[in-house]
Amino acid sequence: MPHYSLIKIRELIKTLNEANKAYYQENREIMSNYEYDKLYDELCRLEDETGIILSNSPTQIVGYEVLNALPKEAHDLPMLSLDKTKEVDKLKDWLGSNKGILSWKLDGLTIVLTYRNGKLYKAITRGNGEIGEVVTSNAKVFKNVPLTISYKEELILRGEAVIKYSDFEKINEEIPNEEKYKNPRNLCSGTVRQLNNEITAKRNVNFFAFQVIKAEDENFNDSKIEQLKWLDELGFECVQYKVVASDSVEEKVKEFAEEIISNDFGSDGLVLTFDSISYSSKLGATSKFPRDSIAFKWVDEIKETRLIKILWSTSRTGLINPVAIFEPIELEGTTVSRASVHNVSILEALELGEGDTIQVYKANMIIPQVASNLTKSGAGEIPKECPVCGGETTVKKIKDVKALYCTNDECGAKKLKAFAHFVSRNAMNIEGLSEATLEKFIQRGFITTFADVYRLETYEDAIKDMEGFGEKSYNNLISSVEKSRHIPMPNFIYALGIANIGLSNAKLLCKYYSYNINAIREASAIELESIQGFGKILAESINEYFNNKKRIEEIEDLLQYIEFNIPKQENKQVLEGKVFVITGSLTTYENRDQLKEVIESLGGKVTGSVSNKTNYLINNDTESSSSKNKKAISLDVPIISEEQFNTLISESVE
Ligand SMILES: NC(=O)c1ccc[n+]([C@@H]2O[C@H](COP(=O)([O-])OP(=O)(O)OC[C@H]3O[C@@H](n4cnc5c(N)ncnc54)[C@H](O)[C@@H]3O)[C@@H](O)[C@H]2O)c1
Ligand SMILES: [Zn+2]
Repeated sequence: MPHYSLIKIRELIKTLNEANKAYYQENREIMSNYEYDKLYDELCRLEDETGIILSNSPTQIVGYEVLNALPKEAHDLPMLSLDKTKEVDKLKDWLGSNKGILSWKLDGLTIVLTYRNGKLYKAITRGNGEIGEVVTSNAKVFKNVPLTISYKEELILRGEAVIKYSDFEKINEEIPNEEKYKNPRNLCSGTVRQLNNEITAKRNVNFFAFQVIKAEDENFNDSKIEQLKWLDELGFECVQYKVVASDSVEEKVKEFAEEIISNDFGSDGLVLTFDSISYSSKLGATSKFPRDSIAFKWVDEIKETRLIKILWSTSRTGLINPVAIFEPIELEGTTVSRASVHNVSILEALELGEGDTIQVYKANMIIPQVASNLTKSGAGEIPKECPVCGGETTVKKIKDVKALYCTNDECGAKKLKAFAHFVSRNAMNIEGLSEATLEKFIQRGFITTFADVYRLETYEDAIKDMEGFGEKSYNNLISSVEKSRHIPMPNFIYALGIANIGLSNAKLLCKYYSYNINAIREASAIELESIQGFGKILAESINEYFNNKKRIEEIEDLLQYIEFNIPKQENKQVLEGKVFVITGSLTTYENRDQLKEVIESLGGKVTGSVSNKTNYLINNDTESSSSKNKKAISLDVPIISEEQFNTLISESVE
């Protein structure tokens, strides 16, 4: 009969390998990192104690395959994991008398970039360390990756693709409920591995370089710090780092820990590496870790507290999320009293009930999470009624995840949130209608449909009598309501709050239908799906929205108040996304401003100096050796005359 420890080892391997598969292949997390690391440490301990190490143990190999539709490619140099410690003392010992570089361990997706002849040639994800996925077209639309650099030999570097916390919130809002991401890391991983890079482009992926792998003819004085500085000069953004020696490590770790609060990028710890390139390469690697670097993991400050209740919170889309409300505790310097439990499946797994003793920590030192439930009194009841409208709820199960929804179309939460969205800046842009005011207007019955916003004058006296409202604020409100009647169509479509339609999708939609609102309203799902960047879910959600009988009437009602500003030269936006720099004297245009106007009216942009974002430098003296010309030549930016510019636009307009 197998020894108890062996049974436990097998069990841990199975669980961890399942978690790995979800994490690396499917951008999903079936457990928190906290839990994963705890089980992993337990496996290490058991393997140590028994001397039994099974071949499929995740402590030995990265045990998952890369499995999706993206093309694969083997890495020239395997991408290993990092040895880890939670103790500053261990960092000190490890560094010894060497000079070190301490940087954020960014929590995103690692990417290897290769440049040839000064051009971004390919981008590959870390994948399973041996084989990665080719994501070159996605990397080209990262926010800050230079497409062209002045260095012409082969350059290979590694860095982390990450999405900001602040962008994460916004982007997740536009993603269908059943596909929402739990944290910026999942979102980034899902984003970088899109088959359609238009989606990637919209999601603000940042890339921070942390290691040069190949730049053979450069001499860096045997220093990785010099390598990072060199990358910086080439136009890369590097990970933020601090130079350390063993007697300053502790202080620098502290500084990072303080800075993390204001850091908009997730970081699951720090990385310490030797500065010396030659010493690092002499050390080599174990089968799993390089010997020149070590990760420092944040010791999650974890505290026990008592669960007061589960609060169910309904969102604009009708998704009802469980939030754990507990007795306030201090964590990493702030007071915390609530943590999202994400969905019904997680709530059930934690068996959370009122009065339970729970352990709470902050993931990556920022986001409060319930780590475990010590008393497990059993999951309380899932509400049958929406906490806001009392409407019937339903649990839907999609891809193994159960989530709760309000089924009532008239739900107040959906309504308040829908109105708040309707008046928001990128939507109808109506100032003076805060959520609090909207709530009062809804309660008093002043507004039940969007069109009612344009009939608020009916309630003039009642509104002026409301607390906090006077003659002046009333007049301001009415004039900004009036102003909002003239609006570009994409903002209007966005304002309607169709599930999954953000402003950028609304723009694509309007363009596709040449700003014909009726054509948009009548479009079939199949036709909508053929729009570049639109998927089935999006197409169906638009089609469903405009086919609801009650809504058809509401929109008719609303449209009588709206006048669209149709862009004049719509089908002539031939310079869309193109960036120009103008220099020297002009002949066919009166002055630079006039040329600038033409470029902008065709969707292009004019900037003052040549950079790797410039598409054309306009200079009638194409041969001159002005500094702008020189810069353009070094960056491979074409220099064109006014005449060539005119040909360019006349050809493309046809
Ligand atoms: N929740 C889950 O189900 C689950 C499953 C698997 C793994 N995980 C998490 O992932 C961790 C293991 O991940 P791993 O082995 O992929 O990576 P790791 O934690 O060993 O980190 C190594 C990687 O960090 C990256 N990195 C980021 N910033 C860096 C910098 N400044 N310098 C150098 N490298 C930098 C590099 O790509 C490097 O390969 C676990 O500890 C766990 O927290 C969670
Ligand atoms: Zn409801």
